[in-house]
Amino acid sequence: MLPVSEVEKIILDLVKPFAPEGDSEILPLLEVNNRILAEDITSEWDFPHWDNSAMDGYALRYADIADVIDWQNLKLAIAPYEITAGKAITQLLKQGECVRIFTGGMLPKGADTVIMQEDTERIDNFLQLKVKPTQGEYVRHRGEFVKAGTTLVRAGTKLGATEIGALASARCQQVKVYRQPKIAIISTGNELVSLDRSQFLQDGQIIDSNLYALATLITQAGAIAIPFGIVSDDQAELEITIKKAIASADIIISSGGASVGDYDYVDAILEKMGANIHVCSVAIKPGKPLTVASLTRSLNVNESEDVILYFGVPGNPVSAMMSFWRFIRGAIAKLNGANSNYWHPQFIKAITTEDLHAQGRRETYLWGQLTYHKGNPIFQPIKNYSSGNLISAIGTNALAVMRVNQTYVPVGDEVMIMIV
Ligand SMILES: Nc1nc2c(c(=O)[nH]1)N[C@H]1C(S)=C(S)[C@@H](COP(=O)(O)OP(=O)(O)OC[C@H]3O[C@@H](n4cnc5c(N)ncnc54)[C@H](O)[C@@H]3O)O[C@H]1N2
Ligand code: MOO
Ligand SMILES: [Mg+2]
Repeated sequence: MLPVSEVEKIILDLVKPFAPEGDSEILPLLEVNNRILAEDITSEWDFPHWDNSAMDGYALRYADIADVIDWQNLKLAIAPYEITAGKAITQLLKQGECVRIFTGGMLPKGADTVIMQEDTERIDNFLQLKVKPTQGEYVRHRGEFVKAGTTLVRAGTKLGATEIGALASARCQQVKVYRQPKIAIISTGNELVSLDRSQFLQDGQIIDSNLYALATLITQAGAIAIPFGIVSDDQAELEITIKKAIASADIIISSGGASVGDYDYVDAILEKMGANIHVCSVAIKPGKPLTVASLTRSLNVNESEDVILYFGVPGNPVSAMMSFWRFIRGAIAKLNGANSNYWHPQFIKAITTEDLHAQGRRETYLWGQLTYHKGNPIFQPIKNYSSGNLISAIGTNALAVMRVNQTYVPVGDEVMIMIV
């Protein structure tokens, strides 16, 4: 049993990220949500494009008021034009003058400061100030957000609403993103049947729920899940299915058959197939029987070889999800070209609402819900843990982490939480 941190490192070291050339595609902006950018995007323009107002108010020349002691009684002449957003401005703001301006309006030459209208009083065509502005106030200066020629979004960034909006503002119609990794799912076990209702559920049979849970996690991780069906506990059948999966997938996940039972064949088959087995079990609860192996796929064209990562996760449904949350999600992120911010789970500290217990032999993850009370993170664990009980994990959004040898955390104490 290897420690969790060591297994995470072994896995990440095995992952060779996609190449920006070859493993990428160019897609229109509305199709890149959740994808990883495969190129640096450089801004062609200064942002903002020109000095503009951040408020509805009046643009003025700070020099006109800078040294005026009796500024409250100063009357600035309001220019006979106004500046709405979108209007190109050629006028020069004259000395002693101010101009009506609206949020987003271009600052005229000569103006350097904006006062918001609530801080002014307009008397006919003159403006009196109720508050003395500071120089440059409420002006968004040209190039203040980003200068032309600098990087706007870096390769390796996961694209979401902010990034896609920013790319749109820079007039990017399409961008190069990494292709989505293809993840094969194999469900092993004589007891498994599909969702198909055409057959009666016989005694001893259970539905292959891992396929659905894993496929959902894979999709959430930005990859494509490819189901390779249910394989009975038969060595030859498993070998054939793994060979098929190698031909089309970047990563293979099988569930079940990862432990030490007489019909737990995964390790044996992988060895027979010449795989390198890097991990057989992890000091984690749930999720102890985890096989991590690498297989090779020959590329005949140039005789180079692709390495396919194989994860044999436990059959117990919560254990299978645990392996994904703790190890596989990060591996997919690295493979997919995402920067290292995405390779590890996110942890925060929270106060537990119940006593937490663990045996202390393995790093133990207790599932439950993270909420906030008056802005403080609170962790509410479930009552009884069984890695076979997926129902108990409904609503889970976080897991409390009990380190090896940590057996008790009392209610009200702080505990490390992994967000899922
Ligand atoms: N003597 C030992 N026995 C076990 C050990 C051990 O160290 N020594 N480890 C236990 C732990 S921990 C786990 S976790 C399980 C993992 O077992 P396997 O990976 O070999 O999985 P199976 O035996 O095939 O199945 C376990 C359990 O999960 C159900 N299952 C399997 N596949 C699915 C699926 N696709 N959808 C839903 N449920 C599934 C299966 O019916 C079993 O109930 O081993 C312990 N044993
Ligand atoms: O590790 Mo198993 O996953 O405890 O149930
Ligand atoms: Mg077993």
